[in-house]
Amino acid sequence: MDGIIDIKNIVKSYKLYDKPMDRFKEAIHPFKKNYHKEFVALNGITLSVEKGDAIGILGKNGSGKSTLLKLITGVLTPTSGEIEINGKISAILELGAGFNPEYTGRENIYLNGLMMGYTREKMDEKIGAIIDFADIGVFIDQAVKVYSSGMFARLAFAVSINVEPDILIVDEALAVGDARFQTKCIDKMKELKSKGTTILFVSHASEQVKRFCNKAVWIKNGRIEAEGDSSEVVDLYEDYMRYSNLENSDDVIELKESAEVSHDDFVIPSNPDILSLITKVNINKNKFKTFDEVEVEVEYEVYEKTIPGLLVGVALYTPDREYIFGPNTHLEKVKIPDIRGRHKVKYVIPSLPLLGGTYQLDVGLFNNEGIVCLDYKQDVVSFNITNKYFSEGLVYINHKWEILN
Ligand SMILES: Nc1ncnc2c1ncn2[C@@H]1O[C@H](COP(=O)(O)OP(=O)(O)OP(=O)(O)O)[C@@H](O)[C@H]1O
Repeated sequence: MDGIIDIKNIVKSYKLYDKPMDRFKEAIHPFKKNYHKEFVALNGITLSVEKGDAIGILGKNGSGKSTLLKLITGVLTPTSGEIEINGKISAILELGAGFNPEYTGRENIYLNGLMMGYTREKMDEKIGAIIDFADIGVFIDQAVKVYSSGMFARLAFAVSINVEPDILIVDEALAVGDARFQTKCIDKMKELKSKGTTILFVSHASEQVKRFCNKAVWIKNGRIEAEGDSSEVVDLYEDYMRYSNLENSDDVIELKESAEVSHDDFVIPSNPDILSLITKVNINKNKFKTFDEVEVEVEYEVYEKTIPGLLVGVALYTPDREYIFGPNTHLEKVKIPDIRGRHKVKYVIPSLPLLGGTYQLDVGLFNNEGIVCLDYKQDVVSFNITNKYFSEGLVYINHKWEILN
């Protein structure tokens, strides 16, 4: 183990009691009868954090993010597994945690400093900067029990980031601040990052994670679902969230690499209204990077002697059915085979300009310049794009910058 934080296979389970009395009954039972159910909040997390990393922790409500951070800070102990920390931690876990409600803001600053191992003299040196940063005016000498959540956040941030921690842990605290305070905190966090402080950062604003963190970990149902470059993990996570919102369930649309609707033999359908069918669609892979080559093979069958003006169209959509691009062979004056038999055409995007996300392709067979639809397959294949963070938006548009002054 050589990271600043090394976590090996930790499991954290909570005991759930139906009634408060059950906890007591269990404690005093002479034969140690169980009155609880186990709930596994974290189930085998292994993670190594290097010094200087800024790691975003992503996950739905209840996925286990706070539990993980509390284990790292030592507020909780794991049910099993090992955690090794090689540095001084400063954490903003829950607003108000670590503050004594009866003490004033100023007294709490000293209290926190002492808990971090600083002497009173050292805190005398730091307190001016902390009070300036918190910027809560006369409230600094009021008991913190009268603070608003915004004031708590200001004080907690001010203390945590001004005590030179090796590891700074921020659990959603930024969300309560206004834009100006958030900017100030991010600036300060950037400064700490540039000095080598390791930062663990939970935020529901995944764009914040993308921009601020170099790495990210996505926790799903107590396990690591994805980890790595922050931008790539955020793309995967956002896609998942988009789908789970769309479907209102935990089902994620499966990425489809190929769709086959064919039979081995060429058989003319008994229904004379069927003139032509799409029988197979294949995409070369289903995970891409921006500017990769995409190849889609479309196999189709023609049951008429000939279908004049037959065309194939391929349409690209976002998961919420935003239409991005839909070329067809007729518009591009490509003559495709239109006589009875089985045929195959290939659609190639030499350099895919989309930035990140999951996309779907529809394939259609038409005639009469696209007016009559002979067969249409919606969402016939899907693919996913993830990248290191290099731009924002949906597509990469060629551009340049010029300095004019
Ligand atoms: N003390 C506890 N006793 C029992 N269950 C708990 C306890 N603390 C947390 N849990 C459960 O463990 C799971 C993980 O909780 P945790 O707070 O770590 O999630 P989270 O990802 O931080 O969620 P959020 O985004 O809502 O803060 C949840 O289902 C929660 O109900």
